[in-house]
Amino acid sequence: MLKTASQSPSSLSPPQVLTSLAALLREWLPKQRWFAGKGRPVTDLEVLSTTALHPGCLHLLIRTGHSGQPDDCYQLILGVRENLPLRLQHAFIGRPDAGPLAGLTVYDALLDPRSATLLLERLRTPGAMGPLRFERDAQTVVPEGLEPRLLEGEQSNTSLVYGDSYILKLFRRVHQGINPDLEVPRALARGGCARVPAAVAWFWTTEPRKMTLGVLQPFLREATDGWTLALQSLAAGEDFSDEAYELGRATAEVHLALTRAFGVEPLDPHGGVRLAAAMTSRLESAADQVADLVPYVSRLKSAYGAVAARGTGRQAQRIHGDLHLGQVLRANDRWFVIDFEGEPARPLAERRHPQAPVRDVAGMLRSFDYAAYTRRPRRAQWVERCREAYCAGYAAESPWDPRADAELLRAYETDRAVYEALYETRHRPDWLPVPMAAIARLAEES
Ligand SMILES: Nc1ncnc2c1ncn2[C@@H]1O[C@H](COP(=O)(O)OP(=O)(O)O)[C@@H](O)[C@H]1O
Ligand SMILES: O=P(O)(O)O[C@H]1O[C@H](CO)[C@@H](O[C@H]2O[C@H](CO)[C@@H](O)[C@H](O)[C@H]2O)[C@H](O)[C@H]1O
Repeated sequence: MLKTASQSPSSLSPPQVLTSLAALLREWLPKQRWFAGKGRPVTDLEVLSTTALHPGCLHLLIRTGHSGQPDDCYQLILGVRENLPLRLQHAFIGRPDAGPLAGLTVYDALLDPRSATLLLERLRTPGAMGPLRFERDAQTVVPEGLEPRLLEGEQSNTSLVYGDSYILKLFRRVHQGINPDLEVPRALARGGCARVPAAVAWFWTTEPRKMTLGVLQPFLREATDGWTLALQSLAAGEDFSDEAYELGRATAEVHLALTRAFGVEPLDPHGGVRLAAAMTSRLESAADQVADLVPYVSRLKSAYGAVAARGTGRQAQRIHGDLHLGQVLRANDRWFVIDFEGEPARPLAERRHPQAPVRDVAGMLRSFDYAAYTRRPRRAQWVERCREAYCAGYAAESPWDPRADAELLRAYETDRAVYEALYETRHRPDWLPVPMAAIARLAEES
C-alpha cells in the first residue's frame, strides 16, 4: 500500500513533482537510450504536466534544456511506491530526498506489468484523463487481458508488446503536432496498403500543446527485422540480393501508396538549388557538433553543388524519412515497413514535409553499408549486389529508377551519412566510425 507523509503523488502539481524528481532525473535521463541530450549537461528541467494514470503511477511530460540549444520535451511514466518488490528491482530509478516524494521509491513503471496492463486497458476505451486523450479505430476490438512485455533492444522510443498481438510504441521525445508514425499508418490503412501495420489505438495530450504520445498497432508475430536478416546473411557468407530486390519492390509500393494517400507536390523549378542549400546547411550544422566531420566539409559541399542544377529526380511526396534495415520486417515471406516517425533528430514539421523519394532509397543503401561494416574485412561485393538488387526491385514497381541519376543518389547518401554521424555522436558514439568511413569514401569520390 502506498503511503506518503502528506499528499498522494496523484494530486501533486508539476512544480511539486519537480522538487522531488529534479536530482534523480538529471542523473537518470542521460543514461536512457532515447535521451537525445547525451554529453550535454541538462541545465534546465521543468515538469510540464503530471497525470495520475492510476494510483502510484504518474504520466509526466518534462522539458529539458541545454544551454544555447533548443529545448526538448520527453514523455515519462513513473511509478512511486514506499518499497519496490524484488521483481521490480531492475526498474529502480531512485529515492528522492526532497519535496513531497522524499523517502519514497521512484521507478520506471513501464517495467511494471500491472502499469503496462492498465495502460492498454486505458487505450481500449476512448476518453479523456486530465490533458490526455485516448482514441481508437472503431473497426478494431482489442481484447482485454493481453499480457504485456517490454521490448528490449536499441530503440529511439519504448515499445510494449501485448500477448504477441499488439505493440504499443510510446514516443519518448515528443513534438508539437501529429506524429507521422500515427498519421501515415492510418492514412495508408485507409488506402488499403498492406505493407504497413495499421494504427488501432493511440493517445495524445492537449497540454502544454497538442502532441502524439503513443500508437498501438498489430504485432507481426514471427517477424524478423531486415538488420538481423542482413547480419545473418553476412555471417553465413551468403548473398542477400533476392531479399534486397523484394525490399526494393516493397519500398516502391509504399512510396506509391503514399502518393495516393497524400498526393504529390508540383514540380519545383528551383528544387535542385534548394536541395543543395538544405544539404549544405545540414552539413554545416552537423560539423558544428561533430568535430570529425570538419575536414570533409568543403569537398562534400562541392558534391552538393553538382546537384543544384539537376532537380530532385521525381516530384516531392510524403516519404518514410528514416528508412533503414531496422525499419523493415520480414514476416510470412513478405516485407513490411514500420516506424514512419522520420529521423528523430529533425524537427517534426520538416519530417512531415514532402520530399524526394530518393531520400528513402539512399537511407536503405546506407544501411547495407552499415551491415557490411560489422564484419572484417568489409564485404564490398555483398554491398554492391544488395544496392543493385534493391534499386532493380524498386524500378520494377515504380516508373522511376533510382540508378538513373547517380549524382543525386550520392548526394542523398552523403546527406544521410552526415545525419548518421550526428545521430551516432548523440546516441552511440562507438558507432561513429561507421558513417565516418562512408563520409571519407564519398568525399574521395567527389
Ligand atoms: N508491428 C510490429 N510487429 C512486430 N514487431 C514490431 C512491430 N513494430 C515494431 N516492431 C519491433 O519493434 C522494434 C522497434 O520499433 P520501431 O517502430 O522501429 O521503434 P523506435 O522508433 O523506437 O526505433 C522494431 O525493430 C521491431 O523489432
Ligand atoms: O531508432 P530509429 O530506428 O528510429 O532510427 C535511429 O536509430 C537507428 C539505429 O538504431 C539509426 O540507424 C543507423 O544504424 C542502423 C544499424 O543499427 C543502420 O541499419 C542504419 O542504416 C543507420 O542509419 C537511424 O539512423 C536513427 O535515425
